[in-house]
Amino acid sequence: MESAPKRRRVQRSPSPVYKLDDENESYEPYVPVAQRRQEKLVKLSSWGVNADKDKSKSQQTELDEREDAFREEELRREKARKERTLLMEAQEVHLRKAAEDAQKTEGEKAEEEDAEILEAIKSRRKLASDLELAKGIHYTDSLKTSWRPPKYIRDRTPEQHQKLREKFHILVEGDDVPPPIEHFEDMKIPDPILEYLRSQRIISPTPIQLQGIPAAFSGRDIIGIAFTGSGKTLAFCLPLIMMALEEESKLPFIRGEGPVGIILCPSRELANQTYENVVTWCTALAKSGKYPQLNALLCIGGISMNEQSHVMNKGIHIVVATPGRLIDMLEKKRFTFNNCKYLCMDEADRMVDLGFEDDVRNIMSFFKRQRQTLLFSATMPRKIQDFARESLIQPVLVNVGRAGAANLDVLQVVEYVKQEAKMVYLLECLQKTPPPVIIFSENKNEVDDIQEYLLLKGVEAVAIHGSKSQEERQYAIKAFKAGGKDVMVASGVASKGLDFNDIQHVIIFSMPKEIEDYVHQIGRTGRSGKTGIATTFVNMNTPEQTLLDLKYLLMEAGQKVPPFLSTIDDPRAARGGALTGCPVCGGLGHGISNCPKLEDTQRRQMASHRTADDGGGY
Ligand SMILES: Nc1ncnc2c1ncn2[C@@H]1O[C@H](COP(=O)(O)OP(=O)(O)OP(=O)(O)O)[C@@H](O)[C@H]1O
Repeated sequence: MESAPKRRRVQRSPSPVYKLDDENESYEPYVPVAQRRQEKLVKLSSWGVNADKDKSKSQQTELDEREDAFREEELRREKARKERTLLMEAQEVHLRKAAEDAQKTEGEKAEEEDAEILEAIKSRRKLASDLELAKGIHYTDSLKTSWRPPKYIRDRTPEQHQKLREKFHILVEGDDVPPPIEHFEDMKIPDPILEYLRSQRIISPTPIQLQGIPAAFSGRDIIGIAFTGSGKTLAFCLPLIMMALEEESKLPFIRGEGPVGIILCPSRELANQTYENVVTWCTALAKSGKYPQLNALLCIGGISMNEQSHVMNKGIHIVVATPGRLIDMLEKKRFTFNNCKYLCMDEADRMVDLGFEDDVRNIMSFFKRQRQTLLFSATMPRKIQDFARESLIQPVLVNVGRAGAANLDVLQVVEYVKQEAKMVYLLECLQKTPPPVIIFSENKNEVDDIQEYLLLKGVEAVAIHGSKSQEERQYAIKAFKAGGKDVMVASGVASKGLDFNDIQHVIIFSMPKEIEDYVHQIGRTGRSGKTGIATTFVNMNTPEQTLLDLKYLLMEAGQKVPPFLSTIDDPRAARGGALTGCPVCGGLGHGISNCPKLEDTQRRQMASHRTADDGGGY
């Protein structure tokens, strides 16, 4: 607090004007009373204001302090209240969940657990190029094309379209799904191709074609699922041929230009077969004289690209490839994707399974513009569907039958054959039908052993598996396709998706662990509307889970279930709930928690991590 100023005594003198000396230093001039009073008042009042100010300041500080203390107390109480509510809430949630769980069936609980595992193993990265992801490029509209369905089809109501889909058991998902078209002629396919198809007894589109082709012609991204041998190849090749034809007609391609689109396959054999189809259809077009020649390039490992220099020296319209060789060619800039706008993956689920996911991303990063992306397969577990759907633009899902279901034109016979009796029984089995017959085994050594045994017994047999050279594989396929050999012994991987003429009988010597492989293997017969037989050997070495998958698959296809399979109990059956396919492999006999494919994948991943940790690798 400020101290009050000391009062000075005022000395008065009679005379107002004298010369000042030392004695008179304390002299103060006379100030009239009124003026003094006035000054005093002013002083007093100013002292008073300061005093008040000091007082109010101290009061304010006191108030502030009290308010702070109050606020602190409030905050403390609020925090305590919140903590209590959170705790109570957690307890309530826990109690509620326990009550709900008590009401849930075992099946529902298992379903929830499966969903949790599925979420945990979901691929975290979209199937898009790193460049697109890094730049945040996200297309919202599908690719525009000039193709339109004929007016009379456009004039149909959505109910009429739906009725047609129902007639052919086609399920679709997606916005504004283009209409299904029942006749090739209405799809505006060039006449020379139609004539060629007719010459091959391909008269009307199969279900996947009658919905898939209009959707692809409209520029839509597609997930196409249909059983083995149902004509998926034509469904994804024809749209690319039409696209290339349009581009070539606008401005002919010269050396260094193209491709317009690519078809990716998981194996060289499948790529080769698809390439041959594309070349045949393009040749039919050019031979008519009404359309230009479209050039296709086969880009697979194990062959010399120099052999195709005649194609490389022209513009390339279509590339059919396996991922490794394609990346190599792109990195070496043998061609670019600057004008590429169509990417189709055949056996798309296998591509991802076989560990091509990063390769596919790498390939996508070479695209410089928006593309139309199509994924096709006979088996497409939910995990892959979800993963793919995230990466496509306004996709249309076309599904003919359950994804992973067996082809109904195949008569499936499952026999219990002891391990040591298999070879002898095989000979007996071969008598069931005339050739050609395919025998599958999961093991390369076994493939060789079977071929050797058959050759010894005088059966004309060829063999293919991953350890054979490309020439050996190509020779075997050619000889078998041409009818020069009666039997082909094959490992699963080397023969997936291959389309051989009129296979009468498929014998599965060793049952694959994954039911999807079984579906693909029996699917080598019963193609394009013909019927065929598949005989499968099982015994005590076959895992029970696989047998259960097999049992449900037979039941789903309305096939005879042998007694040794029907007696296998499904632990989930007692829990109730619908039996949906395992989201990882599509098997009906197990959930995700005991999926053999997931176990295999995890084991492979762990092994590769270990190799990486060891500093190893290739
Ligand atoms: N509309 C059709 N009518 C009759 N046959 C057809 C039709 N479309 C294709 N095909 C024939 O059906 C056979 C199987 O076709 P494709 O190889 O395309 O089957 P897929 O569905 O790809 O089978 P997978 O899943 O086993 O690879 C081929 O020989 C093909 O020529």
